[in-house]
Parts: sequence; structure tokens; C-alpha cells
Amino acid sequence: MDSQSTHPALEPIAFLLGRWEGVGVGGYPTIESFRFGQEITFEHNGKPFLSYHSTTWLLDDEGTMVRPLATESGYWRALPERQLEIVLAHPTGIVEIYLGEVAFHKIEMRTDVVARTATAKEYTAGHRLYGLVNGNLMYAYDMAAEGQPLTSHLSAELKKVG
Ligand code: HEM
Repeated sequence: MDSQSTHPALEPIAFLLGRWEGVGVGGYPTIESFRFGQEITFEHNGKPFLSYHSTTWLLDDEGTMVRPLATESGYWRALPERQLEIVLAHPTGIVEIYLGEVAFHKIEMRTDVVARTATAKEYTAGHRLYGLVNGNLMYAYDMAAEGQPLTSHLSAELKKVG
């Protein structure tokens, strides 16, 4: 539906639109660190939100795909004054609502609400920083989970591929 013109409210985050692919590193005090590949798509249908979808896969030392890792989907809603409301769903039984702010090509967001199913891991908060650097989408993600305070879980750099 990208043939529609973007809603004016999307202007501050229109730079996200399209398909991004790249690699990142992950870790946490409770797990082994790992390298992963990621594809993210942002689409719009003319309304004031972006549809967001991310898939990731584990990479071995040679950069070969080993198996799927996390996937997440949701909506990035653009509000006046460069404010954002982001709703994300995870197949691990977690849903998150983030409040965010856009400053030029930088987006910072923090969870306002997290809900979990009875079997989900103990996850209580997230903080994400996205930025466009030399045309690439870079982000860093910190989370509070499994008794740890907000601590780095992921960072990645993605190139625009569509
Ligand atoms: C790009 C996306 C992500 C990747 C590649 C990724 C990868 C991983 C991997 C490989 C592990 C360790 C093994 C496992 O449990 O599968 C892990 C653990 C975990 N991840 Fe992620 N993750 C991602 C996003 C997220 C997000 C968005 C959340 C929270 C909503 C999250 C929460 C957790 C938690 C709670 C653990 C468990 C830590 C523990 O067991 O001590 N991850 N992640």
C-alpha cells in the first residue's frame, strides 16, 4: 500500500519507511552473547501510523543463518509534537506499549506498559534508541528482565534494501 501518499503526521518518521536488513549482536547477563541477522519492514496505508514487522535469525561465526530467533510486530502511531505511541506484540507472550519522541533522525522510546502471559519470561521494561547514521538504521535495545535492571540486550545496524 506504499503507493498512497504518507499522512502528514508521519513526516517525522517517514525516513523509516521501507525494508531494512543487517546484522547485530545480542547478550544479557543471564545468557551467552550471539550474532544475529535481522529484517525490518515499515509500511503505511495513508493513515497516521506505520505497520512494523521484524524477523531475526541466529548467525554462526561464518555469518551463516542457523535458526530463527525473535520476531515482533506492531504499529508506530505518530502524534503531534513529534510524539509516538508504539504497540508491539511478541510470540513469547509479551505485549509492550512504548512512548517515544522523535528528534530529527533519532527516536527514543521507553515502555509505558508491559503485559505478559502466565508462561512468559519475567520482562518488565524496555528502552530503545533508533537513529539514522550515514543512511543506515542503527538501534540499541535495553531491557529489564529475569531480575536484572535495564541492561543492554541488542544492538544492530541495518541497511535500506527496499
Ligand atoms: C531482535 C530481537 C531479539 C533477538 C535476536 C533476541 C534474542 C535472544 C536470545 C538468543 C536469547 C537467549 C536464548 C533464548 O531465550 O532464546 C534471548 C533471551 C531473552 N530475550 Fe531476547 N531477543 C530479541 C528481542 C527481545 C525482546 C523484544 C524482548 C522483550 C520483549 C526479549 C526478551 C528476552 C528475554 C526475557 C530473554 C530471556 C533471558 C533469560 O532467560 O535470562 N528479547 N533473546
